[in-house]
Amino acid sequence: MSKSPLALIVDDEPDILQLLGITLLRMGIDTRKAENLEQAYHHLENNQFDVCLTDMRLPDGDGLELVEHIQEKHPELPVALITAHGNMEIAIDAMKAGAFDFLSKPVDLNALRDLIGSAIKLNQPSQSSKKTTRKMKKQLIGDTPIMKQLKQTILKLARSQAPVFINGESGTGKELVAKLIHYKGPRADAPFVPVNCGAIPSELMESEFFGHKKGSFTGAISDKKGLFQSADGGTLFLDEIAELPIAMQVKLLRAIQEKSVRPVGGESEIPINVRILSASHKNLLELVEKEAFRQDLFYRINVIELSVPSLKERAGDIPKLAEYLLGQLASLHGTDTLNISQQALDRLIKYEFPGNIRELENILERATTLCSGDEIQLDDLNLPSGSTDNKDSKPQHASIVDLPQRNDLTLDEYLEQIETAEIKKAMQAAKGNKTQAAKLLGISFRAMRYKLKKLNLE
Ligand SMILES: Nc1ncnc2c1ncn2[C@@H]1O[C@H](COP(=O)(O)OP(=O)(O)OP(=O)(O)O)[C@@H](O)[C@H]1O
Repeated sequence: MSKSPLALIVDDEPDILQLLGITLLRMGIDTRKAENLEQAYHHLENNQFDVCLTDMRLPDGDGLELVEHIQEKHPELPVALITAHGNMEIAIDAMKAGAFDFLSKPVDLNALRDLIGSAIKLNQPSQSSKKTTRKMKKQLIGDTPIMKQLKQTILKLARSQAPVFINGESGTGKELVAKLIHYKGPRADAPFVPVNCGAIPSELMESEFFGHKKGSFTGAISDKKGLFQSADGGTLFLDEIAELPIAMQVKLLRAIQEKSVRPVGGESEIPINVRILSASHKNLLELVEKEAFRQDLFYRINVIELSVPSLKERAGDIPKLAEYLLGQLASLHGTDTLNISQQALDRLIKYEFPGNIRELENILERATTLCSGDEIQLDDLNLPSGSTDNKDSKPQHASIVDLPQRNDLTLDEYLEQIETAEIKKAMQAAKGNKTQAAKLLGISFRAMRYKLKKLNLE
C-alpha cells in the first residue's frame, strides 16, 4: 500500500489548525501541526513533507521567513501562505520568494482542496510528464547558456502557481514557453487556453472572457462559457496582453483577484481556478507610465517576469534549430528531411532575424519548396540581399522601398497608395497572418483589421 501524502500546517490558532487538519485528512492527507516557526523547523528536520501550508503571522516570526527557509533547505517542497483578506502585497512577495501559491482568509475550503491537490501532484511527476510528451508536439530547442538558464527557470515556474509575465520580441517562442510552464506543472491534465487579446473585438471581449447567458444581448442565442471557465483547473494564457482596452483591464483584474467570474447577463458569480500566464512584445512598465496599462493589473500579472531572448542573442542555436525545424517540416509533408549547406547555414547565422524563430520557420519552409536537391543552398533561402549582419540595417518587410511617384494624386491618395503597398508586403511576409503582419508594421491587430477593410484588401 502506498503511503498517504504528508502536509505540514503552521498556524498559531488551534481552531484553524484543527479545521485544516480535518479537511486534509478527508483528502487522505496526514498532517503534522506547528504553532510557530520553531516547531515548524523541527518538523521539517524530522519528516519528509509533500506540502506545507503556513499562516502569515506567527508568534516568533512570519510566514515569509518560513517560505525562505524552505526555499533554501527544501527547495522541492511546495509551500503556500495564508494571508489576511485583500493583502495582495504579501501574497505577491511570498510568490516572488518562491511560495507555490497563497490563500486568503477566511480560507475557502474548495480553494484549499484545489491548492493542496495541485501541490501533491508535483510529487507525482510521472503522470504529468507522460501527458506533456503527448500534448507538447514542439520542443524548446537551444542549448546556449541563455537557453539553458531559460529551461531551468521554466521548470521552476512550472511548480509554482504564480502569475508569470513573459516578455520578448515577436516570434521568440513566448507561447511555447507558456505551454511548457503549463504542461510541466501540476495543471498539465487540465486545459491550456491561449487567447490573443489583440484579436478579440472590444464589444465581444466581456462575453469571450466571462461567457454570457442566453438572450443577454442580440445574438446570444444560447448560454456560452467564457475563456476563464474553459481554462478551469488549468492555465489561461493572455497573449498580447498590452492590447487589452482599459475597461477590460479593470474587469480582468477583478476576476483574477476574486477568483470568480460573472457571465454577461448572469445573476451569480462562478468560482474559477485558473493560473494566469501572459505575454507581450511591448514594455508593459512603459505603458503603465504612459497610463495605457493599469498599474494594479500590471503588479498582479507580473509577479514573476520572464524574458525570452531574441534569436540574435543566441545565434549559436541556429544550426540545431534549423535541423529541428527541417525535421518538423519533413514530417508535416511526409518527406525526407532536407540537409542544409554550410554556406546557407553561415548566412543564417549572420542574419538579423527581426521576426525571430517564426521568421526562421518561414524562411526554411520557403527554402524547402524552392530546393531542387536534397540540400538547401544559399539561393534557396531567398534572403533579402544587403539585409543582415549589419546591425543598422532594417528588415526588408519593415522598410519603405521604391516610393511611387505622387504625380497629381492628392496627399491622402498618395499616402493611401503607400499604405496599401506596405500592408500587402507585410501580409505576404506574414503569409496572410494578420496578427503577424500587424506586428511587422508595428500596429495593433484592431488597427490592421480596420485598414484592411478601409483599403479593400480583405
Ligand atoms: N526554442 C524553440 N525551439 C523550437 N521552436 C521554437 C522555439 N521557439 C519558438 N519556436 C517556434 O517558433 C514559432 C513562434 O513561436 P511562438 O508563437 O511561441 O512565439 P511568440 O513569441 O509567442 O510570438 P508572438 O509574439 O508573435 O505571439 C512557433 O512555431 C514555435 O513553435
